[in-house]
Amino acid sequence: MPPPILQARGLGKQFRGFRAVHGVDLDIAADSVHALVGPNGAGKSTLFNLLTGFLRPSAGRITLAGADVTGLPPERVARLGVARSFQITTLFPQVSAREHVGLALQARTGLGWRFWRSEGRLDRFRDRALELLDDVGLADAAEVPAAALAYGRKRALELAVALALDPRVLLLDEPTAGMGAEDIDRTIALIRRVRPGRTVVLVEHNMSVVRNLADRVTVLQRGAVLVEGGYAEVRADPRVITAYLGETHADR
Ligand SMILES: Nc1ncnc2c1ncn2[C@@H]1O[C@H](COP(=O)(O)OP(=O)(O)OP(=O)(O)O)[C@@H](O)[C@H]1O
Repeated sequence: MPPPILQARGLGKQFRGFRAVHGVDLDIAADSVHALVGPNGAGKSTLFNLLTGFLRPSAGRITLAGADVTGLPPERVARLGVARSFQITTLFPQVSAREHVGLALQARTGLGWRFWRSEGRLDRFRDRALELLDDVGLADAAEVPAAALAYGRKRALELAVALALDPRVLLLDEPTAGMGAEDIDRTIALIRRVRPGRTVVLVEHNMSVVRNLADRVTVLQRGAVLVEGGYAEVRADPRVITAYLGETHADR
């Protein structure tokens, strides 16, 4: 077995004494698709934020390809090849879909995310940006400002931006949320297509997406790992069934 590309040991995060994530050991194998699932409030987003440097852990260690990255700021983690989809649309609401992708392509060249005086520069990335938008089903929305895109199309734009960064490890936070069946299928196909030579970690509520994509599934509950395994194994585990039923009852 090759060493995991991304590894967590004893990872924890407390918010004013509340243990949002605790004692998490995680091994993300290189070139795999690894899903993080669990009921609402299980700690999936917090774990994502820890893995990408957006939150500093209260305990534990994170290594990337064997190197300790614990506590590094997000831009350093990103430069080491870890990219995540994030709510870009809240950052640049008036910037078009094409410019968003162009900016990400530019960021990869080391020019950063500067977008003042950048129109000329962004032209260099025009063709590649349009290709990526076509990949995620946004060919017709290239010039539309991000704020004007419907929710599911914003998620598609986030995916195009993350792909433009061409990361070794791609973390996707609910990539299909708010999408219709056709766009979900397109997103599954796209993730399959981009995965060779890449590791994908996704938080996903849609179990059919998880079944279609994930080599490995980690189920979180109340901030800790409940079960880990292949999809079928995890799905049939009584502890997982109870965890989800518990949530359903609590929702009523
Ligand atoms: N910044 C914060 N301050 C205080 N508590 C927080 C903070 N962020 C998350 N939490 C709490 O930590 C717990 C885990 O939250 P998290 O968002 O990581 O769960 P999740 O599994 O991503 O949930 P969901 O599926 O609903 O997005 C929740 O109880 C949440 O209220």
